Amino acid sequence: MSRFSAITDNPHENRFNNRVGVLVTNLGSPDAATAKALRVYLREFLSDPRIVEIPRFIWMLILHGIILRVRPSKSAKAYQSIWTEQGSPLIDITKKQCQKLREYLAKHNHDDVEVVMAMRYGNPSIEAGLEALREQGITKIVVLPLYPQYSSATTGSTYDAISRVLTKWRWVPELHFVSGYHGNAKYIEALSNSVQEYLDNNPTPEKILFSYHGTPKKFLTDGDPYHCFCHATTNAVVSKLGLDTDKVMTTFQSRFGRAEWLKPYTDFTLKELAQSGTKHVAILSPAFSADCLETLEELEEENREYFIEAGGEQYDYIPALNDRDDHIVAFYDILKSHL
Ligand SMILES: C=CC1=C(C)c2cc3[nH]c(cc4nc(cc5[nH]c(cc1n2)c(C)c5CCC(=O)O)C(CCC(=O)O)=C4C)c(C)c3C=C
Ligand SMILES: [Fe+2]
Ligand SMILES: [Fe+2]
Repeated sequence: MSRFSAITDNPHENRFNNRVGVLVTNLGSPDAATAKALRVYLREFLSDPRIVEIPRFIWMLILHGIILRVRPSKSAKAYQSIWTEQGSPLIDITKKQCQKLREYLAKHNHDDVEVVMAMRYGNPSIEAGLEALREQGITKIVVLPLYPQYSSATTGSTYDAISRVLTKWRWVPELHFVSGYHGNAKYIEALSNSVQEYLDNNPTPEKILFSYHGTPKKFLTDGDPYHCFCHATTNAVVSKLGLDTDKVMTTFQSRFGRAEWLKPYTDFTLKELAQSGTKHVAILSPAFSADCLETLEELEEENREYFIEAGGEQYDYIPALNDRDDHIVAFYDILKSHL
């Protein structure tokens, strides 16, 4: 058997073509909202050296000795609260985004572009996604990780997974990799539209929180640009909508472990705001291109409770951009120079 894999039937005939394949990726979810499925998912996720950067040997002892014994059942309960008949919201929404992107491409003279979805952890895997494109004879691939703000932990890790698969291929495709799009005008427009629609239909909140998924603070001091890209995203929306900067805050959520993460923390901020008399907040989470556990459970349920218990009265979550039409337009705008 050859060390490198390839499609070997009719290699000189027109099985290979000039079509472009788009691999749309996101983080991924467990296969089911059960402790068993979560153990499998969290083992893959938390073994990624881009996610946890502490020395391997020590981390493997902690991961296998403690975390994978305790966390799966706790996380399974959280997933159960957001699971639907379609399964994981993140995966279901990504499927819808891909379908709408296909339709949009077809309407704009790109009906030959193949769009395939893949997840960094769990299923459908990056390997299966790349394989599906190769099977169709596609030799030019654009990878679009749906993380607007680049981070080593997310986009960087997706790149690792793609290259790991391609090291096993005989014919490495022409590869385009979207490293981030927080500065894309159409993305900022879609995000701004979502905020403006909220403002048009609700009493004006006293504060608007832009709450991004956090990372350990050390990622920032070691050179990860994510923190700056989050602030740049907030600033772009603030200036596009002419929002009062005193009413807007950028915060970070979803801490994991004991180390210091990016601050200010969303949950602490909400408690402090409520305790100091703020009654009405709106919150959005621009790092998530699709609603997922971190928005539907952590923001919609857990953080709402913190705010209300501390004396707040109205807590409005502005949904992720999901399959909004203007979000799909942004995807097209990001992709078009690669097609
Ligand atoms: C352990 C460290 C983690 C880092 C660093 C991290 C960065 C990071 N994650 C996202 C996006 C998502 N994370 C999601 C879930 C999730 N994240 C972590 C840990 C880290 N994330 C865990 C352990 C989990 C799983 C759930 C749990 O057990 O708490 C999700 C949701 C997935 C879903 O199925 O809905 C997303 C999306 C970003 C953008 C990011 C850094 C920039
Ligand atoms: Fe995460
Ligand atoms: Fe910064």
